[in-house]
Amino acid sequence: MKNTIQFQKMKKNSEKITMITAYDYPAAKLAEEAEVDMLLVGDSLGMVVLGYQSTIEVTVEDMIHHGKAVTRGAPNTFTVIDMPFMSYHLSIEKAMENAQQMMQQTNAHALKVEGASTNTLKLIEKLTEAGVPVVGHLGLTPQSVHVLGGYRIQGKDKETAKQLIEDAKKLENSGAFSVVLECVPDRLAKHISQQLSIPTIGIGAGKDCDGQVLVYHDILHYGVDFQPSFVKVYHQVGSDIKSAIQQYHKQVKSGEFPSREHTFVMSEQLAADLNLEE
Ligand SMILES: Nc1nc(=O)c2c([nH]1)NC[C@@H]1CN(c3ccc(C(=O)N[C@@H](CCC(=O)O)C(=O)O)cc3)CN21
Ligand SMILES: CC(C)C(=O)C(=O)O
Ligand SMILES: [Mg+2]
Repeated sequence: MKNTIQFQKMKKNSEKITMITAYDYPAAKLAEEAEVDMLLVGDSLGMVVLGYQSTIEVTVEDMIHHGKAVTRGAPNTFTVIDMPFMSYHLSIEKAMENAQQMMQQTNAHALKVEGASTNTLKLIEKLTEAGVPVVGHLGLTPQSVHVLGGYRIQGKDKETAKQLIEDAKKLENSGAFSVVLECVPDRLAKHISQQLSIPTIGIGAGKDCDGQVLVYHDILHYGVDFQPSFVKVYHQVGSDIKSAIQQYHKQVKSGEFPSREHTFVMSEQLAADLNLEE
């Protein structure tokens, strides 16, 4: 399994870091077999697998439930888990307790938090000091969707771009071992990546980040309602799944399924002993 020091080395050696989200056992297993560098149990799970309207509905319990399944499926892959909406904003004590629960119950290797507020920076310091690796997350931070006014590209003007550069440095200085940059212009992400010694992981942030992350169900077009423009679909599994289910449905209706090969056929002897009709 790779670790935080190796991720740092990968950046130094210009070796790209690959990350994909996973929310359950089979997805984690397949991602591990595909040899991705890092898994993310993203709070996007609320939207992608639980059908919530946004990530705001996601709870610590939801994250733990799915996090456990992921680490069971990928025991040998470095796994990051998102701290959900407001689970790290009530107080530093409550945040640390939630962090402890998420680490101890899921066996994840690192936590991810959104933003760079004073309190979040303090939390990152305390977690790092406690031996918990932390990933930051800047740009489009979905837990603040109602402040941002939608899922929009961030850092499009001078002020917000400068703020993003500053925030990224603050995250690094607070001890974060990596930063996710979501939905920011390519040149801004490139500049931040060059300024930081910790690796940046981009999503909709261009090719010059030190790594890339995408949502599992997005690259597979698996039951997703919308598709951000930065997503590349590598295989359309959604339509494959649908047609398989349609065939099953039709074959049951028509009597084609189950055929003899999918049936426990009774021996002639027992049928005779029981006087069963043909
Ligand atoms: N399936 C899925 N994939 C994701 O990447 C994702 C989620 N869900 N849920 C949580 C957040 C929300 N995310 C989103 C959602 C929408 C856009 C989007 O539609 N963006 C526009 C940009 C619009 C603009 O120009 O400002 C796009 O065209 O990509 C981006 C990120 C990323 N995360
Ligand atoms: C999109 C990634 C970065 C994320 O935070 C999530 O999946 O929740
Ligand atoms: Mg997230």
